[in-house]
Amino acid sequence: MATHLKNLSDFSETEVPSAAPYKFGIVVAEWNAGITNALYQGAYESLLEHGAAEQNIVTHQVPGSFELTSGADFLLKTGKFDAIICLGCVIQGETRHFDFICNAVANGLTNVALKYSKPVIFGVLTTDTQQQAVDRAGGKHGNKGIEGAVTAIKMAYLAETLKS
Ligand SMILES: Nc1c(NC[C@H](O)[C@H](O)[C@H](O)CO)[nH]c(=O)[nH]c1=O
Ligand SMILES: CC(=O)[C@@H](O)COP(=O)(O)O
Repeated sequence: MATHLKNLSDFSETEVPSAAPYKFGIVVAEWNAGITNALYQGAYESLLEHGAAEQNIVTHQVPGSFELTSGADFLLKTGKFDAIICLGCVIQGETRHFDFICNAVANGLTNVALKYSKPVIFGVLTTDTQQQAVDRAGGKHGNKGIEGAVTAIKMAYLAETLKS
């Protein structure tokens, strides 16, 4: 369903497991910081609301969305995390740079997730305009940071149930 037809933050609370057992890494891109900070607040607060302990949420910033892949890899290499949430905002400019970043990040995060067999959540807005990003970072279409946190919890729970 297209985002404009669905609030990103709509989900059934009864279907979200407790986040209490898990340790989360959050990697946040500094580019478009007004947007990414709003995504981060949504993700952080949602993890706490679902039972995560503050000491089990570790946050690091990277310069841009392209570096989210390296940030996720650095955190997972420690072996200390059950899921990584990557937050960024890529807004179309005048050139094809947008396309290269978006494709690199999507493919890079997928590869890191498979490399470590750990959930790596793609919480990256890829928009044509600033307004579209605002609408998805706590605006009329919800907050993709909340979506990322809920996804991380669900995937950490799935991984745990399949491991045992
Ligand atoms: N234009 C945006 C960027 N560009 C920077 C890249 O992500 C990267 O940091 C640079 O190419 C050096 O490797 N990053 C965003 O997150 N959002 C943008 O709109
Ligand atoms: C997505 C980008 O890197 C972009 O904001 C850079 O702008 P431009 O394509 O005009 O150089």
